[in-house]
Amino acid sequence: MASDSSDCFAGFCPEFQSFATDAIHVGQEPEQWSSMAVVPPISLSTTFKQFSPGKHAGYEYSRSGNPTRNCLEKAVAALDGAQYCVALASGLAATTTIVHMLKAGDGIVCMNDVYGGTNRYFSKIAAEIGYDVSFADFTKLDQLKAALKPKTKLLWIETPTNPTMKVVDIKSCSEIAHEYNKDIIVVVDNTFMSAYFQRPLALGADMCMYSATKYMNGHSDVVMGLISVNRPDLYEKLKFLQNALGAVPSPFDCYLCNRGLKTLHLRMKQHFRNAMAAAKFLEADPRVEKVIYPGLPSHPQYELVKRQSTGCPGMITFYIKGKLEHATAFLKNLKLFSLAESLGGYESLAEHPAIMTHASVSEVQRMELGITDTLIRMSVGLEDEQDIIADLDQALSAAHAKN
Ligand SMILES: Cc1ncc(COP(=O)(O)O)c(C=O)c1O
Ligand SMILES: N[C@@H](CC[Se]C[C@H](N)C(=O)O)C(=O)O
Repeated sequence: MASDSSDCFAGFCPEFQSFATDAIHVGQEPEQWSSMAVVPPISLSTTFKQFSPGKHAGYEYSRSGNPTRNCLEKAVAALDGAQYCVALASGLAATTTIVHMLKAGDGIVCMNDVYGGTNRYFSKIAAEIGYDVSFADFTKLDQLKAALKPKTKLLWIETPTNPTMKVVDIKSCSEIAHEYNKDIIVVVDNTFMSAYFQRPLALGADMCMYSATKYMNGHSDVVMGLISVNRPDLYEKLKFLQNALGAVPSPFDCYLCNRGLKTLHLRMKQHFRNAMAAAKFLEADPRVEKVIYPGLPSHPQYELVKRQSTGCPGMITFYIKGKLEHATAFLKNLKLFSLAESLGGYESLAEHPAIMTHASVSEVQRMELGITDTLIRMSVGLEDEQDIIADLDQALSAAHAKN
């Protein structure tokens, strides 16, 4: 029988006003098309006819601007409470586009626990080409203060973090950075929360970015990145780089992501309910060492997450009792959950961060962060709650069968 997860929203910030209406209507106006199409068409043309040289109807070349991409960017901007959005070819393309705003020698301070590919880009590429990259634990504001330097130009926050689900105080970090130097660009990777649960720009950040590959698209069939901003100067730079670097998404992917946004609010609510039920089940289970889920009162930043978010996503991390063989047996025995990288789709996924998504993080750093052999990360999907819990239960039994 389904547990009562109806109160999981109690104590969180209220839902953003008109979120669903904006997701469904902003940027989608039928009047923008001569056909009056209610659903934005997939505009595949790479080029657009001009009235006279340099005079055109708003589009010239599809890398520079595309009608389907434009619909998506407008909708995302509205959902982030932003003026502007740019869509890129992947989350990492969004990251590299942002870093191209800096000059060689500029400083980047990054939260120490971030997605493995972000860590890999900052430590193995950005640092190699001349940026001064450092990592700090932003859950300890003193560590953030100590990490700032006169050359710091970019602060990279991810919250909740991938995979250990640490929650960073966006408002305090933005204030500290901007008081130190108002020119520091504060970026929040909002991939885990999605626009439905968190608005970093309203909390003082300068940029809100996503791997839209995850919840924003929500159907595990698009790789994409998004960046929302309010400052016109930042938008102009990003728009320039979107065209000049050229890491743009295809019109078909823009169409799919735009469609995914229409149900973001419904999906996120159900992800929260299902994850809460799964987290409570795991926390009460003697075969589990520890559960890290920001929606549980046991999470170290539970009060903070309620203060800065409207809810929690389907991401749960837990330590299984035992050793690597127990974690492996659990993952191999899951039936409803697929053993796979990625997250945020309608289907439940589970993975082993140390071997899979965070293999590119050095072993020393992994140990410091708690990314051990028994750490398991789950993206709880939208299946029926009792089936999700039954699958976890049988996989835990299989993992501990010999003991
Ligand atoms: C939190 C987070 N940020 C950024 C990325 C990079 O996104 P993408 O795979 O779309 O390049 C990922 C996953 O890949 C992620 O989990
Ligand atoms: N093998 C990939 C890792 C992809 Se991880 C995808 C996603 N961000 C997640 O956390 O699951 C690589 O880039 O090396």
